[in-house]
Amino acid sequence: MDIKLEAIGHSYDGVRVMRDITLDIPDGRIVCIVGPSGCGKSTLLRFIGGLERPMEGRVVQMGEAPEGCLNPLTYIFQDFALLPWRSVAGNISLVLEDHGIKGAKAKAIIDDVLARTKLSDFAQALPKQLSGGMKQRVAIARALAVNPAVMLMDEPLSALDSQTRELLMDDLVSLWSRQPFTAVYVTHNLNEAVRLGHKIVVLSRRPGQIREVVEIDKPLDQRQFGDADLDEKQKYLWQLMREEARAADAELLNV
Ligand SMILES: Nc1ncnc2c1ncn2[C@@H]1O[C@H](COP(=O)(O)OP(=O)(O)OP(=O)(O)O)[C@@H](O)[C@H]1O
Repeated sequence: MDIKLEAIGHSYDGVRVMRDITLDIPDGRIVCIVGPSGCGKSTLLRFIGGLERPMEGRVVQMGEAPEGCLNPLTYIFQDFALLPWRSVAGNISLVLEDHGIKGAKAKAIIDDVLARTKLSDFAQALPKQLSGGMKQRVAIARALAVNPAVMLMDEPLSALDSQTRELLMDDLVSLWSRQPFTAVYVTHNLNEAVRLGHKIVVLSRRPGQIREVVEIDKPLDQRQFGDADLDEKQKYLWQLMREEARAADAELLNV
């Protein structure tokens, strides 16, 4: 399923926070959204997920959700949002129970997503027994269990230390390479954007507008830590963002 954003604009309490956002999110691609604090990244994700409606423009879903899709637009949050009293498998089964899927069918789905996220040996562990990186892998497995058309990822790695972040990026790349998924991935981290994004959307400071869309053709599984061409892209993105970030920072201090 493709998603199209058509001329999205929004204000909160008379303050314009977003203006004229038009964007294609193609099936099977990861679209990263970067931009300074307060430019509207999370708000845009809520519009795409249908949690909130924009005042102007519209979000259009084009085409069918994949077969077996239980929840077309599925979120993955920074804080994992796992139930502490449920095991890894129990956290995943919860989203299936919501759709009346139990027994052998649920087990087959849980086994599959645990294998895809390399968590098969931890099915019975409780969240408190897991590292931050593993908790986020559980959250990713839970999202995959509903076979979403689009994963909406709001700073999914930002609560993790830098080594764990590297490992999770590798995991996301191998997950995508084996079975491409569609994602909108909000991040402050330009390194994540150049490692994971097919398309990187740079928003300006508030009111958020698209400043530039940077495409990266290099296949995800050929993007390595420290690649010179990715470093160049990252520098370019930072040049685009620097002035915006500085101005946004000053604005927030003056509030
Ligand atoms: N429910 C709300 N009511 C009023 N203002 C809001 C609401 N949600 C967001 N805003 C404002 O809209 C603007 C965009 O917020 P948003 O959280 O989407 O930005 P962001 O780019 O995700 O920020 P950050 O990078 O700091 O997470 C901000 O000025 C924020 O204060």
